[in-house]
Order: sequence, then C-alpha cells, then structure tokens
Amino acid sequence: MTATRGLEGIVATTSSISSIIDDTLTYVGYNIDDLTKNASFEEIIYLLWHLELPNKQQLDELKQQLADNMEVPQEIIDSFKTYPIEKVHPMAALRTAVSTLGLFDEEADVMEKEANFRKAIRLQAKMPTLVAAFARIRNGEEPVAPNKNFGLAKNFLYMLNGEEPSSIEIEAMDKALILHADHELNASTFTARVCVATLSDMYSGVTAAIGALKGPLHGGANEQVMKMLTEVGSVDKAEEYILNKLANKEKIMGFGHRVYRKGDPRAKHLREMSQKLTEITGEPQWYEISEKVREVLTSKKPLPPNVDFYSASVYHSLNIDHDLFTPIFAVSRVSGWIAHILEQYENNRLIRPRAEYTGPGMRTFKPLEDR
Ligand SMILES: CC(=O)SCCNC(=O)CCNC(=O)[C@H](O)C(C)(C)COP(=O)(O)OP(=O)(O)OC[C@H]1O[C@@H](n2cnc3c(N)ncnc32)[C@H](O)[C@@H]1OP(=O)(O)O
Ligand SMILES: O=C([O-])CC(=O)C(=O)O
Repeated sequence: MTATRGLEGIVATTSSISSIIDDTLTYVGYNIDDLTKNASFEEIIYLLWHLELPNKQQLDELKQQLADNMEVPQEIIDSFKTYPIEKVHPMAALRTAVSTLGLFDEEADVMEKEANFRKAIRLQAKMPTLVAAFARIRNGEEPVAPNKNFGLAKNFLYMLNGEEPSSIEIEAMDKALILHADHELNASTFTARVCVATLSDMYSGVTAAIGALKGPLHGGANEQVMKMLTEVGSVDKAEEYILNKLANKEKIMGFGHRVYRKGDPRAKHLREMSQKLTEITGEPQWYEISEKVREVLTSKKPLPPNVDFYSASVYHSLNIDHDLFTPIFAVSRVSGWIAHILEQYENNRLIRPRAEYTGPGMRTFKPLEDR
C-alpha cells in the first residue's frame, strides 16, 4: 500500500453535480460562465438539487419555500449573546449555530428523501440569517428580520446592513453566490460526504463541512487575501511584499489550486466585479493592488489566482467585515454540500480508505514499572 499525499489525483466517487474538465467548470453540464451571466442563485440551488434548471413555477415555489423558512429559532439568536463574542470567529459561530439548528429540527434524523429535501430548504434558507444575525449582535445591534419579498442575495445584504442594498450590490452578491455554489470534490464537500456516508444526518454533514471550509488553505483564504492586500497597502509596495513572502517560502493566499493548472475560470468574473465595484466605491486601490500582486507572483511562479483572490476586494467593496468573507462562502456552498449529501444518500457506501503505516514494527510490550 502506497499513500498518495493529500489524495491528489485520486477519483473517490462518481457524481453528476459539477465537473472540472480542462479547466472548465460546469454545474450539471452548464458552463459556469453562462450561469453567472444569465441565472440567479436560486436557479442554481434548484439545478444542483434536482439536476435540471427550474421552470418558472418550480423557481417561484423554491423562492417561496426559502422565504418561508428564513427565520431562525430565537434561542439560537439569544445564544450568540452568550458567546465570548469579541473573540469568536464568525465561522466558528456558524459551525456551532448550524449544529444547534439540528437540535431544533424535529426531522433532523428522519432519513426519507422528502424529509431531506425539507431540511435542505431549511438549512439553505437559515444560513444567511445566522451569519447576518451574528454579525449584528457582535456589533451591539439588533438582528434584522428577513423580508419575505426579497431573494436570498438581497435579503442577506439587507439583514447584514439593515437597509435595502442597491441593484449593483444585489447583482454582485448574487453572482458571487453562484460562483461559489459547488466545486466537485473539494475538501469541505468531501468532508460532508464522508460524514453522511456513515448514514449520519444532514446537519452533521453540513457542520463538518463548515469546519473544513474554515481553514485558510480552503475557504478561509478569502479573509487572508484581504489581510494581505491591507498589509501591502499601496501598489508601489506590492513587489517587495510578494518577493519577501516568496523568499521566506510563505504561501500567497488566493493563488494556486489542486485541480486547475491554467487558471480558475471563476476568477475572471470576480476580477471584473472587483474592478467595477472598487471604482464605484472610490477605492480603486484594492483592485490595483490585487492586479500588481498577481503580476508580480505570476512572473515568478505559475500560480494563477483562484476564486478566493478577487472575491476579497469584491466583498470589501460591499462594505462587509473581512471575517465574514468565509461565512459568505458557506452561505453559497451549503447548496453544493446539500446536493452532494443527497447524492451520497442515493447511492451510499461507507467511505473508509486505508493508511500506509509508517510507525515502528512489532514491539514487545513493557509493563509500566519497566518503562
Ligand atoms: C476555494 C478554495 O479552496 S481555492 C484555494 C484557496 N487556498 C489558497 O488560496 C491558499 C494558497 N494556496 C495553496 O495553499 C495551494 O495552492 C492549494 C492548497 C490551494 C493547492 O495546493 P496543492 O496543489 O496541494 O499544492 P501544494 O500546497 O502541495 O504546493 C505545491 C508547491 O506549490 C507551491 N504553492 C502552491 N500554492 C502556493 C501559493 N499560493 N503561494 C506560493 N506557493 C505556492 C508550494 O509552496 C509548493 O512548492 P514546493 O513544491 O516548492 O514546496
Ligand atoms: O476545489 C477545490 O479544491 C477548492 C475550490 O476551489 C472550491 O472549493 O471552490
């Protein structure tokens, strides 16, 4: 038995949900470029869960179901106030809140297909409310109740800021949610599948996935990108900053990918949005610094930007706290996690690979008094 580090190149399952072939990303056969231009996030949720785009009636029904399920139990909102709130990372709060949501769902352990779809709606609908409520409570503000007439992207920004977002802001958030929705067998999705392949419940799968997304080598990179851009501070400092990092063998956050070689097809959409939004906010430096960082790094190493790189300046331009960037990723990716959880249940087998043992050979046990 020989181990493959990080399971690189190992095909661990079949899936009909998303594919990455020759650096092209598709959701159920539709190119991500077409979906980003033409669809709404709600259409993507439907596509990922039902493997077909919805017709008008199906979409309206899904939107209604999401709107009807956005409220979260008051006990969870109240529990946020008991956290050591100034120290808690919002991803840790979200991980705990989603786990707690399961305690309040009477169907949490009901495994029938229809019950799983109902839980899917509840989880997808409540995640934005949880993130926004936590963000407001830690700022000493009251949470804003969801508005049943708003779509998911608009409602999220509305609950976060307490005022109706502009159409440009809604469009940017909706596109970002589409671009982050699913990505084949990334680490958090694999985590979710491993968890539910024991026939554990959907809340456990999503809680586990949030834990995996939190790390800076995965979803947590977007927050680190903004930290880096802030540290760089101005275009003229970017070259020295990046060369120093490389000399110290440090990773540059938001670059590189296990699967893409030529580049992440999602990055160009976020780049475009970053340029547009930073101009609108009168802070073009965030886009300009990003461009300089990319220029310097790619002149030294073949490492194109990934989805996390330009999303940082996009979210910053939407006036979102930097430690909420990864929770936003989770608000989107929960749609993909759920799709994969449903797919795993449909054709389940326990996921249990082997380890190549590298410890000592057979040893003779010594009693405690002889050690
Ligand atoms: C949504 C997402 O999860 S997208 C990814 C988000 N993560 C990041 O942006 C974090 C920065 N990037 C990385 O750490 C990596 O590129 C990963 C983890 C995303 C993919 O990594 P892998 O394909 O497994 O590459 P691995 O980490 O093994 O690195 C291979 C080599 O490339 C280098 N490398 C990879 N990424 C970077 C980077 N961002 N900056 C500098 N060097 C890098 C490594 O240092 C290593 O060099 P070495 O062979 O000289 O030691
Ligand atoms: O696929 C991966 O390894 C990481 C990634 O880009 C994602 O999850 O969107």
